[in-house]
Amino acid sequence: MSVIHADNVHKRFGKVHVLRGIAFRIPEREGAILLGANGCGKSTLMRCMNGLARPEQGSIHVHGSNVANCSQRKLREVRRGVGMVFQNFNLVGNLSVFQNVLYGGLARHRSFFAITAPLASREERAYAMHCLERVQLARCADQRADQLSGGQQQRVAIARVLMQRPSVVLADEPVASLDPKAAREVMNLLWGVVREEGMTLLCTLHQLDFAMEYGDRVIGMKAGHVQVDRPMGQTSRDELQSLYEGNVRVDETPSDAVTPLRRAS
Ligand SMILES: Nc1ncnc2c1ncn2[C@@H]1O[C@H](COP(=O)(O)OP(=O)(O)OP(=O)(O)O)[C@@H](O)[C@H]1O
Repeated sequence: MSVIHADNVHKRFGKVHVLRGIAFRIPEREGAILLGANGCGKSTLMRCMNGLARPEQGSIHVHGSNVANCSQRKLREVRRGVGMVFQNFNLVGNLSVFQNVLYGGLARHRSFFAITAPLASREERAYAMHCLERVQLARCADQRADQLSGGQQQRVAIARVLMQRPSVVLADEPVASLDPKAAREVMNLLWGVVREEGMTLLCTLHQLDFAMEYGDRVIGMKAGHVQVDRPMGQTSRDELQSLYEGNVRVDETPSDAVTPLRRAS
């Protein structure tokens, strides 16, 4: 069953036609990598998938709900099941690591107080500590989040996703601002958590080595089109490298300049 299904998605910003008929499916529990050069439309696609931007045309079904045109109420419900990991971690820097993890439970509660450290239930607090132990940062629970290294902050962000208990995770360049050692630690942790919890993952990356090592599937974008969509084992480094060559940016490439998708069976 496809947990994520995008079909003929178009998005424009003014005269720039950013998403040009994007279509793909990601089955349950698959870890897919979204590749493509700067300016090809990856972040816009991720934003459309989380309902932060709305496409003018097409559909994006997440667990059967079309986030491209559903109500705000429905969108909130869908988002409860979608965890986000960002390049810049998106932690609240002046709050404790523990509080940041507790915030992951926000979607499950109507009241903000229910996930505020002094007021949260014993169960929520215990589960937040369990999530921190899972990313090996329980010892940092009381530290301010902005006192941690970048790699540690991303591990806190993964603990926050665990706290949320989503079935889908969207990770937008989760290791882009990390050094190679921290990047590998975060990749191992993210993939480990996703596999163990049976989550479905779509992760944008710029590192081909990581993509080929970790991904089950690759979705490769070029100038607003899906150009490659196949199991990682059926692609080659040359094919992935070609995503970064020639007309890649949507703001420099007419809509008809790139031939979309050589689709795998
Ligand atoms: N809110 C916006 N308003 C206007 N133009 C936008 C907006 N968001 C994105 N764009 C434009 O859409 C194009 C694609 O941007 P996007 O961020 O989706 O690319 P990307 O593939 O994620 O690039 P990068 O890897 O550099 O993050 C760019 O030309 C960008 O300027």
